[in-house]
Amino acid sequence: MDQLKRQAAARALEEVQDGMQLGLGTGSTAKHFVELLGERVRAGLKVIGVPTSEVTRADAERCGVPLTTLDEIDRLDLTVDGADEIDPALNLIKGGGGALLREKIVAAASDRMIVIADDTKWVATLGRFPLPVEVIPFGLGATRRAIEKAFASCGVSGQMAVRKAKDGHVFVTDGGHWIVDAQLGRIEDPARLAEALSAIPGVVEHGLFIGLVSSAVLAGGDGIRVVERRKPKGD
Ligand SMILES: O=C[C@H](O)[C@H](O)[C@H](O)COP(=O)(O)O
Repeated sequence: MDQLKRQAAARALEEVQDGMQLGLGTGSTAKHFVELLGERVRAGLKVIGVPTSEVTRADAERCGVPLTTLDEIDRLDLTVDGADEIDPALNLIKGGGGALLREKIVAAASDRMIVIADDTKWVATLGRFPLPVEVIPFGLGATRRAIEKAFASCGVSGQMAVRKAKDGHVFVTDGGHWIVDAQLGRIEDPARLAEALSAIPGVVEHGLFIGLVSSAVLAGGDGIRVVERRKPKGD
């Protein structure tokens, strides 16, 4: 599986050109991309990256990839990131690693986003992977009830749990927030659900990435498949 992730990362690296400003994703697949990018940088490629998490920042620094922030620059040419699920419209569930907020800010600031994955991430309908919803700890009870209502209004329901870290304590995101994971099974209308969740005051962000991806690079036993989004981003 790790080999497939690296193959997808290597294919995405072919899209990187000298002088590009890049969004650097988070997770085990994106980590391969950062490592391979580092090899190219050490061989003379000139790029600059914006990391989507503190973990990716550390990886990029270790690999020698020069970094900047979205305060220093306005736009990114390309973001390369992994995903937990990808549907045929190239909508995603992300946030299994807890980096969804910075990932979405970076993706939204990018002219193009390539999602890289092994082909087990490809699904007909999003929702089997628990949907991460990043929340403010204050008033969590009220926020949870509002989330349940939003789910009901979109015809979905399922158990919710505050994410725990490996040490058993509540998982805290890079932004200092908590994550509620919702086991929804099937999300028939992810765009509608995304809108409903975004309207809740205690929700900082959610893991549904709608209309942000330009193309998906999927690595499987039969090789690499590149799926382009039908309409270019922004149209
Ligand atoms: O928060 C984490 C990110 O959204 C990851 O991109 C996602 O969880 C996929 O990670 P991996 O490549 O490790 O499966």
